[in-house]
Amino acid sequence: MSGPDEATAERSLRTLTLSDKSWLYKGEGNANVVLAMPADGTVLRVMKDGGTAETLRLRTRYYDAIRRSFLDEYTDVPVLVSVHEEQLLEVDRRLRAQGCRPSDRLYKGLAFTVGLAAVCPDYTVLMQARAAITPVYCVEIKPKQGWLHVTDRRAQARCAFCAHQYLKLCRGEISVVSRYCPLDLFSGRRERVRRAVRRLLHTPQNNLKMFLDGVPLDGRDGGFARVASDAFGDEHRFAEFVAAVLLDDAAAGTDQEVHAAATEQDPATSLAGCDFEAIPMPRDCVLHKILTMQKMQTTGFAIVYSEYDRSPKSAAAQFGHVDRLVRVAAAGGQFVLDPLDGYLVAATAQDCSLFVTFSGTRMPSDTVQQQRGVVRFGTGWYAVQVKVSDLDPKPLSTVEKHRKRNADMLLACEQYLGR
Ligand SMILES: O=P(O)(O)O[C@@H]1[C@@H](OP(=O)(O)O)[C@H](OP(=O)(O)O)[C@H](O)[C@H](OP(=O)(O)O)[C@H]1OP(=O)(O)O
Ligand SMILES: Nc1ncnc2c1ncn2[C@@H]1O[C@H](COP(=O)(O)OP(=O)(O)OP(=O)(O)O)[C@@H](O)[C@H]1O
Repeated sequence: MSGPDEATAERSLRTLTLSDKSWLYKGEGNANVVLAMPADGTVLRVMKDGGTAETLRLRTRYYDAIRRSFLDEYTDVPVLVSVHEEQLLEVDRRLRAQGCRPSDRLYKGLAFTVGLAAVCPDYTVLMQARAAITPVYCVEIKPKQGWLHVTDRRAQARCAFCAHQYLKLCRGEISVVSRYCPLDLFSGRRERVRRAVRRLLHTPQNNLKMFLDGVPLDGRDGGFARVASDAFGDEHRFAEFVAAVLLDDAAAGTDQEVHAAATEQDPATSLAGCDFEAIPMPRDCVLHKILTMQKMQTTGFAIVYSEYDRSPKSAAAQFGHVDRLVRVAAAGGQFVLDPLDGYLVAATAQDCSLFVTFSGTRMPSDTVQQQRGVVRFGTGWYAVQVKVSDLDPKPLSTVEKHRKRNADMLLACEQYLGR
């Protein structure tokens, strides 16, 4: 619902004139195309076909509630700007002419008639750019679902991501199964987090991207292990560094740990399925915050689906959870959502991206050393930034989509694994 305050705010929106700026294609997903505006250190997130002004207003309210309730300084609420239709039409035309968009995404164009877009900081560069004394590397991870509700575990030995790999294989969407498992990334165990990062480097699919000084690198041919070596000497050190940052682990990077990481063997994937064991993570680390949001799902899928079955499915009901979340978030404190709302909030956290951006920096003075954002690793000092993006609300219809996807995943697992 857009109220009078929103309408007033929208009349006073800043108008962004893209023809005055130098912009570059940064990337895209299913719902948005993202342009970098390097001179401002920001990106412009433009909706694709199907997006409406109401979608963007909803997203902004939701984003704000998610930030307050779960992610704090790990994310920034995008700022709406007005962009003239002809300018977006011109961007669409130039992107197609440049041939930079992936061919399998071209069937959707920009929603140019909406005349609105969202500006956010460019997370692939350091916001405190003066700290950088070496090139700035960024690794973007789409971690996916890091746990499974205990009642859903009975149905399968694999987590949602690993089971989904077999469905993607069946459908020809991937040619090899990734050895990455989100349960490793969210396990709280440093060696499993390192392993998850290394496996992502080798089979990135759409779960890992890398950037150098804000420019996307190409990992289609052989993954990003070579880039990781360029950034950190070797991929093991790189994985140890990223794991330490994700776990907010100040004790990492000692000679002993770096040596342990460098000599560690990658065990074969277990045929028995995923490793569901996990230990608690530090409360302030980004992985703990994302997992807390994923755990807003408080029941197994069968209960979520039966609630869905009984609920109204009108257009107005699709995003009803957004304003309900906004209300509880405004009240502050801890809260539990009903099974459907909790599931939809969790679905957002299962589809977000996290960015670890870093560069070498000078040894800080004593006072600066206390600040977050500068870490010691091995013999070097690094300026580091961790951010989370793509926190859009999911419509109620996601439940039906997931019911179908889960059933197809089980069939695909049976076909490939015989169970
Ligand atoms: O269902 P999943 O797990 O495949 O996730 C979808 C993502 O696929 P992935 O498996 O990560 O390649 C999918 O990503 P891609 O388009 O494959 O890059 C979208 O993020 C989709 O969200 P939405 O429909 O645009 O809101 C995601 O759908 P939702 O589950 O978030 O609705
Ligand atoms: N704030 C940001 N800073 C830098 N790059 C960004 C930012 N936001 C998005 N990107 C880049 O643009 C890509 C697409 O953005 P985004 O994930 O928001 O699209 P989407 O259509 O919502 O994706 P999905 O298919 O997961 O729903 C990201 O993978 C990332 O590489």
